[in-house]
Amino acid sequence: MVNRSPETSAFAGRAEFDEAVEQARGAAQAYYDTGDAVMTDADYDELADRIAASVAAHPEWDDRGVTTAVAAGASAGGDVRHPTAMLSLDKIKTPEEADAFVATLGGDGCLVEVKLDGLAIRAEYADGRLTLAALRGDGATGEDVTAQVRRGIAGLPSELATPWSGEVRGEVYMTVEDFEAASANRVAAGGKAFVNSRGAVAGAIRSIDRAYEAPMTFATYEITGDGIDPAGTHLGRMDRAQELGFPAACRLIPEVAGECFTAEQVNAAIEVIGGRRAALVFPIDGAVIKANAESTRRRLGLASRTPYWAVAFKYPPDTASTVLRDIEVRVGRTGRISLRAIIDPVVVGGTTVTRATLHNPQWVAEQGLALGQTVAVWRAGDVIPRVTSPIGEQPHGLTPWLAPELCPQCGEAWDKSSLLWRCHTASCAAANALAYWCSREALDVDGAGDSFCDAVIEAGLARNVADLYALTADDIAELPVGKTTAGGTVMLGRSNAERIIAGLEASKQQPFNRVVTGLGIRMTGRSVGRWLAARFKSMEALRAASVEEIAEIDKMGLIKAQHVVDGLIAMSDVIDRLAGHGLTMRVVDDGGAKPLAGQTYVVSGSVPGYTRTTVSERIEALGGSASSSVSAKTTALVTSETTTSKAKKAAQLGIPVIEPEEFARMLA
Ligand SMILES: NC(=O)c1ccc[n+]([C@@H]2O[C@H](COP(=O)([O-])OP(=O)(O)OC[C@H]3O[C@@H](n4cnc5c(N)ncnc54)[C@H](O)[C@@H]3O)[C@@H](O)[C@H]2O)c1
Ligand SMILES: [Zn+2]
Repeated sequence: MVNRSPETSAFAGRAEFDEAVEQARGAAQAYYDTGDAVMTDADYDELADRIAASVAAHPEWDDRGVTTAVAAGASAGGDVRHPTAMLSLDKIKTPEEADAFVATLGGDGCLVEVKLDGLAIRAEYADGRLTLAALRGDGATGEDVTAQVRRGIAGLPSELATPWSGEVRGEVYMTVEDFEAASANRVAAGGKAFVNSRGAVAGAIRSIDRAYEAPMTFATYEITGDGIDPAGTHLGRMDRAQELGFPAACRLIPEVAGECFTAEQVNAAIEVIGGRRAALVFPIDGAVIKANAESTRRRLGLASRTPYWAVAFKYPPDTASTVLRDIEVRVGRTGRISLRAIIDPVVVGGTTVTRATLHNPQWVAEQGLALGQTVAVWRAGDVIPRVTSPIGEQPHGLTPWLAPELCPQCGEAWDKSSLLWRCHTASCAAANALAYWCSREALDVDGAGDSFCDAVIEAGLARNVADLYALTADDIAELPVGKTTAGGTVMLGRSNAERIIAGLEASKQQPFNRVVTGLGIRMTGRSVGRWLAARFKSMEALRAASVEEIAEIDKMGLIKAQHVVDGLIAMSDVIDRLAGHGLTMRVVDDGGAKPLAGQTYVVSGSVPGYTRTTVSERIEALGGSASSSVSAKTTALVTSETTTSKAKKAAQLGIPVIEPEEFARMLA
């Protein structure tokens, strides 16, 4: 890691310089090729500055393009040659440097735009159809990403409304929403969560046969072609771009969309963008100051790596690197797990930070975070600091951190059905109990997600699951269920409200075992719910059962049985009211045939058309039993695996194995 020094100092010796060049090229390769962070941008910029200072002092030293080429160190650009080079931008950090840049314009007008943090792309259109899209690459040639762009990028359509021919250049990036969706989709497809939005764009736009949807957005900053005056102004060209349907980067923040003529105006615009930065829904890493008139641009000209007519103002870094020392696990008000990183003190976003949040246990595991590892900490505006990624390779000998299997507050196992694990015991939280009741494994109430359950408790509209059934759409339509990035309130809305009320109504048809499961009694889950329903057949009989009678159920035992009895007593009022609302309180025998009577199946993995719960329910409805472990009593194991311990045990015991597809046909 680079040591911070107050001034940019040249390297003393050639060996040290060569090593720095190697380090910078290696970091750039990771940054451009895969979007990985080997160091923070601020550390990279400082290293590059020191390399530049060294070359200035020793012109004979070779920096292998670090200060003179676009993306030096990254893999070869690709096979699309750009008609004119796609350049980088010189960086400035202070108002004085902005003054100096404005002075070079000699009174000509300029614009201050957001510097979007994504990937530079150019796209060619012929008669309104996208014919080619390519990344910046090394500036001269770039990678062909036409097919990936055709999968859909907001603002960069495959087909325009008019038969225009020409070329647009700009940035492809992910909004906060794009990023969260892309990351979740990638995890759902069995991949890793993305670390940051620029890395996500790099990963998504380059992968040729991506198995997950990755929404992306485009904004332009250059356009040439039909009806575009190459000798005109930037603002004039952007007007035309917008008419064609391409959003213009210079208009993303309307307050700064006008032309500036003085250094005061430019610095004021830089401040406006800086102030809005934390609340923007798109990622930026600076502001670009650029000449408006083509005549000014031609007069100032281009250097090999950057134009002279534009510069990038970099805001003070909102990301710093530090060492992760510990991770604290807590349970929030709603029963959700929350992770807090204890880090070595580091200055970020203007304050010293010693604690930061972490996404969730799965993310920590995916990133392989270990105590003692260097991590990036991000802090913007008043947002709580957050650990956003590991930095560099994990030092040798560290063991990745794993979240505890049990809730530290009550000792129960987590409900891991969503990314933010929950503790669903009544003692841990009421909102939790509602969310568990509404979850897919229990009553499966359509539309009633975590944010709804939290909000309904917060608003005092419900204290327990029975209260849900007294709600009307009017009661809940205006519930605040979230915040916009700008701090506004998101309401549930009429159609969502109606969907939830309908979902609650439909849940009255769910079988009795789901009701038992949904009560969320300690140490019970979907299996116990099914066992109790199968054994006692009605809530009346279940409530009358003794601890010993319940304990007789195979695998229940006295401790679980005691929890069941205690739980039913504690919830007796809620249960009575649920019965009053019409929830199913007894096993309804459909009178159908029982072809699986006397048979026991172990299902491992997924059966097409069923969840783990519904497949067990179906087996039982046909008279069979569903078990989780293979024994001599097992009729057959349902799996497509051959190497799992269950498969091996079945082979040893000579128990037949059925393919999931075939089993689905048997159940139908
Ligand atoms: N962390 C690392 O290891 C690492 C490694 C290499 C580079 N970097 C970072 O990358 C930077 C250098 O990258 P670069 O040379 O690709 O330049 P850059 O990305 O900083 O700036 C040039 C780019 O800005 C983009 N841009 C966004 N909005 C724009 C607008 N409104 N108008 C014009 N252009 C706009 C364009 O795509 C253009 O290619 C460094 O400052 C450093 O922070 C980091
Ligand atoms: Zn708990």
